[in-house]
Amino acid sequence: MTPLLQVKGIEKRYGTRIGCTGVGFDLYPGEVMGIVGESGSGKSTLLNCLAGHLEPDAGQVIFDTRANGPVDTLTMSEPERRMLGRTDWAFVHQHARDGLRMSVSAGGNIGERLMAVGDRHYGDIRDKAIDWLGRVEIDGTRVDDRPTAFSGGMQQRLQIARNLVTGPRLVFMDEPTGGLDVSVQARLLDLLRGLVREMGLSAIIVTHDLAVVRLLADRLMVMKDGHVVESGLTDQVLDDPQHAYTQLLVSSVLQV
Ligand SMILES: Nc1ncnc2c1ncn2[C@@H]1O[C@H](COP(=O)(O)OP(=O)(O)OP(=O)(O)O)[C@@H](O)[C@H]1O
Repeated sequence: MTPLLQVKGIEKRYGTRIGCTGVGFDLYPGEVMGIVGESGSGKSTLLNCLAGHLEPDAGQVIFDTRANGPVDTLTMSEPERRMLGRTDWAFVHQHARDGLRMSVSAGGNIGERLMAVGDRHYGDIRDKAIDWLGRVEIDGTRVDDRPTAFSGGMQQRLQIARNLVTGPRLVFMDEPTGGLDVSVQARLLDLLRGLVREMGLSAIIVTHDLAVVRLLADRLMVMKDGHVVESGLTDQVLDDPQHAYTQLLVSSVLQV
C-alpha cells in the first residue's frame, strides 16, 4: 500500500535555534499519528511544516494526491497547495477562532468550505450544514447563529464540522482539546474518535495530553528538543517506554 504521507528529513531552524530536525515517518490511509512532547519540543513547528504553514529548511512532505499520485507538497505551487488545503487536507486549530470566521453564521462557516470546492446550490449547502451541525452535536436550530454566541466546546465542534464537511483524507490537529474544561474535553474526544473511525480519516495530532493520544492515535512520536526520541505503536510506547524522557513523560514527572 502506498503511504498517504511520506515525511523525510524535516528540519526547521529559527536562526541558530532548532525548531525540529531529522523527522521522518510514513502515514498510511486511515492511520492516526500522535505527536507528544513537553512545551518547546518542536511539535507545533513540525505540524506547521507538514501542513504547509511553515517552510522547512530541509526535507520532503510527499502526499499521495488523487490526481497525480505521490507529490512533494513543498515543491507545489501556492495555488496547488491552497487547493489541497481546501479539499484533501484540513487543519483543526487549538483555538477555534483561528479556524472559524467569527462574523459569519455557523451554517456559513460550514457552507464556505463546500462552496470552495464548487458546491453552488444554496438549499443543498444549508442541508449539509445542518446535517453536519447534528453530527457534531449542535442543534440545527443554531445554524444562523454566529460562533460568538457559542460556548468554547461548541465553537471547537463547529470548527471540526467546517473541516470535515468536504471529506478530507488528512486532518492536522493542533491541541484540539486544549484550553477546554475537562468534561468538555472528554465529550469532544469521544466525538472526534467516532468521526475519525466512521470516516476512516488519517490524522496527525499534536498534543501535550497523553490521554488524547491514548484514545485517538494508533502510533506515537515523542519529541524532545526538536528531535523524535521515541516512536512506535501508542500502547507500546505508553505501556513500555524505552527512552528515559518518555518514561518521565508517562510517569507525569514532566510538566507538559
Ligand atoms: N517563531 C519562532 N521564532 C523563534 N523560535 C521559535 C519560533 N517558534 C518556535 N520557536 C522555538 O522552536 C522550538 C520549538 O517550538 P515549538 O513551538 O514548535 O514547540 P511545541 O512543542 O509546539 O511547544 P508548545 O507545546 O509550547 O506549543 C522552541 O525552542 C521555540 O522557542
